[in-house]
Amino acid sequence: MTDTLDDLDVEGTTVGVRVDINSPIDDDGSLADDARLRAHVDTLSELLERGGRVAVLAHQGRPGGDDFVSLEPHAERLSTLLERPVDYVDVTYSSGAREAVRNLDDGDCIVLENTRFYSEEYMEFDPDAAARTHLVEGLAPVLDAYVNDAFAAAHRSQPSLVGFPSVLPGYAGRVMESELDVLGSIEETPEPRVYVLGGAKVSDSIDVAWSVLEKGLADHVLTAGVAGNVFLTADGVDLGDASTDFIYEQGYWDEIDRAADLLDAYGERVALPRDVAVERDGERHELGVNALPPADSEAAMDIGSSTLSYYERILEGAGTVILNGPAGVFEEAAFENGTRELYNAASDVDTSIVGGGDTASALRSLGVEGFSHVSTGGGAALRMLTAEPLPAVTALEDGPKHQQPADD
Ligand SMILES: Nc1ncnc2c1ncn2[C@@H]1O[C@H](COP(=O)(O)OP(=O)(O)OP(=O)(O)O)[C@@H](O)[C@H]1O
Ligand SMILES: O=C(O)[C@H](O)COP(=O)(O)O
Repeated sequence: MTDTLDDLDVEGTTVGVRVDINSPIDDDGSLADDARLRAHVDTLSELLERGGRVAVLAHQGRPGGDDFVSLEPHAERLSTLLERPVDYVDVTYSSGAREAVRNLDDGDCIVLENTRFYSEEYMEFDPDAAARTHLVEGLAPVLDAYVNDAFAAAHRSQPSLVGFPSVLPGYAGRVMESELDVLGSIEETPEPRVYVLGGAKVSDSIDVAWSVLEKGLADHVLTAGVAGNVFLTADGVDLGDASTDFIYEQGYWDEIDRAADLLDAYGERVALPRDVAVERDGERHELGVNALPPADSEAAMDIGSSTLSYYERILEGAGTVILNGPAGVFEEAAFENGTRELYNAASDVDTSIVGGGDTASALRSLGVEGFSHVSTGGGAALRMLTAEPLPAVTALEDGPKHQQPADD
């Protein structure tokens, strides 16, 4: 178990708070969506109201990406959400950053610059090595405590996630605490347990499917999205050139063999789509798998209605459903039906848990509600849902193993 904010004597304490506010960015560099910032408001407000001195640490994007930008807009938005001034500091661990942290008063909040502007932060380290990085050696001397609220990044073993808790007392923030509560007890959720794996990250879906089937966590795995198309292909269905080329282009050809092996080993627990939707004459048109391949170059863009009825029957008997990834190209009106109806059916299951960035945005845009838990994490949630440890959580649990670096 990790300590939480309930265990931290906050007043007058200078706290480094790692959040995950990695967000979609518009062409002009502004925030396109602030859902992840909103998620951390409770943790930050609580720390500030209890008299903490808060230095926020976070990453945005990956080097080379269009969304690899400064955290200045994030600081501005946090200031609005927290209803108090939040200063942006354009450095992360240099003497200027230390100075800004030393100048904090009780109830003050600053946002330090994107941790990934420093190359160390997109490399993976074990906690001992992470404790010796420039980021941790530079900033830890002016912090009294470290709070990790960045559940969505907890599957990364990067210095801001595993280095600070190696040298400072570490605590889980409120987002981290609630994610760990729900996702950490997956083995105790009611059975039968159904995993719905859709979306486009086929390798991740197949990893999860193997893991939950091998461990006996899943009674059924329902496949949809690109993952469903890969499983159909592995089962010998010819989806036609468009879908097959797409699988090639995405580099998922090897996944067809892995999916076939999984069907050999656990086929009776893996459900495949019975029909798919394609675009014909500008409209949605459904084809049973026996009618495949489709004419011309029609791609399978969604699951069809007989798949939905089949999956809905399985979900009716479920005690727990865990979903990741949309069932089709929900961004196009003609192909949103599978995602909307499948997720609607899943929301009626007693315990319904959803993970994934695009999944959460699909649910918002389709107006589907009523889940027991919508996780802030994609990759991190998936890893927990297979009952695998997360490096950042392990580092918090292990506690400090090294001396706090000295202030200059
Ligand atoms: N049949 C399909 N053909 C092509 N793309 C599809 C199909 N079904 C779903 N998709 C696409 O999958 C994308 C989302 O997949 P993804 O695996 O990234 O989900 P996610 O919820 O964001 O998970 P994570 O947070 O782990 O990334 C959407 O953009 C959607 O259009
Ligand atoms: O968006 C995410 O999944 C997290 O912020 C982690 O980002 P990363 O995949 O770039 O490490």
